[in-house]
Amino acid sequence: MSQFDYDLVIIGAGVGGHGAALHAVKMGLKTAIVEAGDMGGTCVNRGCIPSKALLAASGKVRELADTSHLQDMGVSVGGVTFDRSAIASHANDLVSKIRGDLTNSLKRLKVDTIRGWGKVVAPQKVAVETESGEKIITAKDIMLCPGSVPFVPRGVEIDGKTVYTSDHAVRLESLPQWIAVIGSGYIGLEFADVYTALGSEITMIEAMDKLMPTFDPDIAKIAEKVLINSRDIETYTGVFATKVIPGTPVMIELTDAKTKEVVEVLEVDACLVATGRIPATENLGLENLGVETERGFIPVNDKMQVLKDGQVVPHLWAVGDANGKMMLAHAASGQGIVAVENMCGNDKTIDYRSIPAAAFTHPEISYVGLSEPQAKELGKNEGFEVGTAKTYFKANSKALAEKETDGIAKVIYRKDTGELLGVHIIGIHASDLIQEAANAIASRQSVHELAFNVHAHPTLSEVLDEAYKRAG
Ligand SMILES: Cc1cc2nc3c(=O)[nH]c(=O)nc-3n(C[C@H](O)[C@H](O)[C@H](O)COP(=O)(O)OP(=O)(O)OC[C@H]3O[C@@H](n4cnc5c(N)ncnc54)[C@H](O)[C@@H]3O)c2cc1C
Ligand SMILES: NC(=O)c1ccc[n+]([C@@H]2O[C@H](COP(=O)([O-])OP(=O)(O)OC[C@H]3O[C@@H](n4cnc5c(N)ncnc54)[C@H](O)[C@@H]3O)[C@@H](O)[C@H]2O)c1
Repeated sequence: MSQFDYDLVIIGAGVGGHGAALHAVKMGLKTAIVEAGDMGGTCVNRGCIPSKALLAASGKVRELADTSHLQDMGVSVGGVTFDRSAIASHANDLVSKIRGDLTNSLKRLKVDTIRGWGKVVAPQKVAVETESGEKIITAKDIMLCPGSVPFVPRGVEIDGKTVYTSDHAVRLESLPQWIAVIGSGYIGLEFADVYTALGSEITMIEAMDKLMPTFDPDIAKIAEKVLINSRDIETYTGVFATKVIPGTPVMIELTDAKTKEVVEVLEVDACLVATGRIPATENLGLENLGVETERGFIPVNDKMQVLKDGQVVPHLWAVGDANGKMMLAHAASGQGIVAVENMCGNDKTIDYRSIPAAAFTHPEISYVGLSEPQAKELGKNEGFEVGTAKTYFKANSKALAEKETDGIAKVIYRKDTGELLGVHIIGIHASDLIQEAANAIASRQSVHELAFNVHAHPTLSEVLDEAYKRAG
């Protein structure tokens, strides 16, 4: 008999906690998961899933409304209409289905689900505030997966109707004519794609000098042309939204990022605040173990062990958005698996370099590994030169057949060894195309070897094949 109630207790049933629970069961661990809100967390209820349903439906509208594109292929349609509330139902129904599937998968695997707020009260001890009172659970290991919530800058007032975050936007409860989107990151870009497809005009406000500041510069340049300039989107860069007041109209005060002077006041119908996310690490009981967060994030090493003053806190792990390493769903579940492996005595670390990311715009953007500036910085420190090769969707037979020729693939590699360091794609199906590059980076392959892999013809994957051959 174990001295503990469980081998593992997980706090938070988002994708991080869920991925960890499935792997823990596979490894033979008696597991419980604690959830205070919706099973499935952000990704399933307010993130990846509903946003991708909205992008899928609005993407169809965009495609069918582009009559000249269809006519170029000899196809004509008799006009396209859509029903906003039916599109919203499509997203809600998908959320319910996937939340149900996730909940059932835990039941099937005999993971105990405990509903309520979980807190670490002592080493290897968790207290859960349940509807029927406090429940104390002991476990050999505790994994913290509390996730994140939208960051709302000071001066921005959310009413959930005219000024809102992605938590409200995924429900598509209205479709105002003129929407300001604050932030040109993933959420800003994806929602601008949905809104413009459904006929809204957008004003995009970005604090940095350039739009999409985190993307590789070549990709950001094309994305700006294809996803922003060719659509009903006006942009402001280098300005902060310093005050946003809900109402009819919504008032937005813009302040120059350098001079700190108010430069303009906008009046719009609605405002989506997409200015990043912050960790949900308050009231988790971290102070009971002396763990200090860093800007709210839980410090961890690459085995996902929680750190206190740089030292490992025994039997305490943290995965997902709350550790701030890579705020993506698959990174969260990947980290969960790594943590479980380590608690079972297997020495595993996470390889962030090979984890891909994608924005599901039309066309899509994806990347894995380093951007060109990051690769050059690494090359400067480690003494190697960086090579790049680019190929164009307009030279790809499949893209030409589809008449979807906007986009490039860019490959970044070490000139001395040929090691693939990063791949960036903008173009049709970029989110699927990136996986072969992610696998290549995971095994640190060289463009010289990759150039010999045979790709099916005619496929979009030849965009990468061609890039490897140019580099190799
Ligand atoms: C609009 C949007 C679109 C996105 N699209 C994508 C995408 O396409 N692809 C992608 O990879 N990522 C996407 N993301 C990011 C993705 O949703 C997150 O990276 C992912 O959800 C993180 O998972 P997590 O398990 O760390 O946390 P979460 O999913 O946030 O789950 C944490 C869970 O813990 C619970 N919890 C917190 N504290 C406690 C406590 N003390 N006790 C009990 N329960 C607690 C919460 O209720 C929550 O259910 C998107 C995010 C947003 C907002
Ligand atoms: N497809 C996906 O994988 C996907 C989709 C959506 C969200 N996500 C995840 O969700 C997280 C949050 O996304 P996000 O788009 O909110 O954040 P983000 O960090 O990607 O982008 C936020 C942008 O807002 C700007 N900004 C911040 N404050 C501002 C202000 N006051 N005025 C003007 N601009 C301001 C920032 O400079 C930045 O460019 C990301 O970490 C992302 O990984 C992923």
